[in-house]
Amino acid sequence: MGKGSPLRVAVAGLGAVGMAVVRALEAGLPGCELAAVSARDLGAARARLPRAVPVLPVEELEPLADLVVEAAPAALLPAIAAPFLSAGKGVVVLSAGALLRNDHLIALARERGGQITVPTGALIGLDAVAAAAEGVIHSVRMVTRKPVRGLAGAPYLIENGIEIEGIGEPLRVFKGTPREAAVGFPANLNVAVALSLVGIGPDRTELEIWADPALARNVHSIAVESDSANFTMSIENLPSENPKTGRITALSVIACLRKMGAPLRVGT
Ligand SMILES: NC(=O)C1=CN([C@@H]2O[C@H](COP(=O)(O)OP(=O)(O)OC[C@H]3O[C@@H](n4cnc5c(N)ncnc54)[C@H](OP(=O)(O)O)[C@@H]3O)[C@@H](O)[C@H]2O)C=CC1
Ligand SMILES: O=C([O-])CC(=O)C(=O)O
Repeated sequence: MGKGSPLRVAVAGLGAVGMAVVRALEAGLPGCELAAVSARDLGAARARLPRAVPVLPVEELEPLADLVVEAAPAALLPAIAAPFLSAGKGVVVLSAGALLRNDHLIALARERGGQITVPTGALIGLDAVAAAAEGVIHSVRMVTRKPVRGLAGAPYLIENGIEIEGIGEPLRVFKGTPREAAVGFPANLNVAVALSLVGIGPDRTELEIWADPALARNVHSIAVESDSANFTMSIENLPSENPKTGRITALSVIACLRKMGAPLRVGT
């Protein structure tokens, strides 16, 4: 981004996250401008936009933008990210779980001078985990509790015949690693993958997932032990119009974009 020239931002996916980011860009984010968007139904997307922004298939966004915000189903990550990374540009990735099965994107970014940014998203405290990771982290444990409708339909539940629809009390539905959860819960546990990528990796981070019929919020609790600090963190996310996605997720992306062109950046 040159001095005085705004960062041209494309938004791929106009769901709970993408549409909120579009609204913020249109309302005015210093240093950024909305350049193009993508959606599954291009015609319907045009009708939802506040002005005539170019609406294109994901593969055609790159020439119009300096950076793309990926806010689409996880399977689309490579199609959205590869053109931008090949051109040495930036990608803000929400579907963090999909990064684990698309290592080539990180190699592409390295090779071409592009950059993948995973915002804190629906989580908390990734700055502290990043700092601790500069020393030695002994363990990272995360427990996620979600209302039933925040987990319904996850492939892991279907494949293992785990019934959560009518449960009357909290049920632990998964114990394992973020790498396993990224496959079994592709639309529900991006946060655990983001935590693992900044900390001790997707195979050493310990994760439990609970379905809790009494909850109205997605609750993530994290405990980190390291040679610099031990800390615990917890966040209770109000769901957005997509029950799987916390409202704070889009706000995290907006804060991330705001920081990119800011003269003062606070927090790592
Ligand atoms: N990292 C984090 O902390 C978090 C990450 N996430 C992840 O972020 C991503 C976005 O979440 P969210 O906004 O809630 O998801 P939504 O399901 O609300 O929105 C996804 C959007 O992608 C669109 N889409 C589908 N197919 C295509 C296509 N071929 N081309 C372009 N767009 C398409 C959908 O269109 P249509 O509506 O027409 O189907 C929809 O608008 C998800 O992968 C989610 O798992 C979510 C929460 C937290
Ligand atoms: O992890 C995710 O993708 C979403 C999530 O838990 C939340 O929004 O709280």
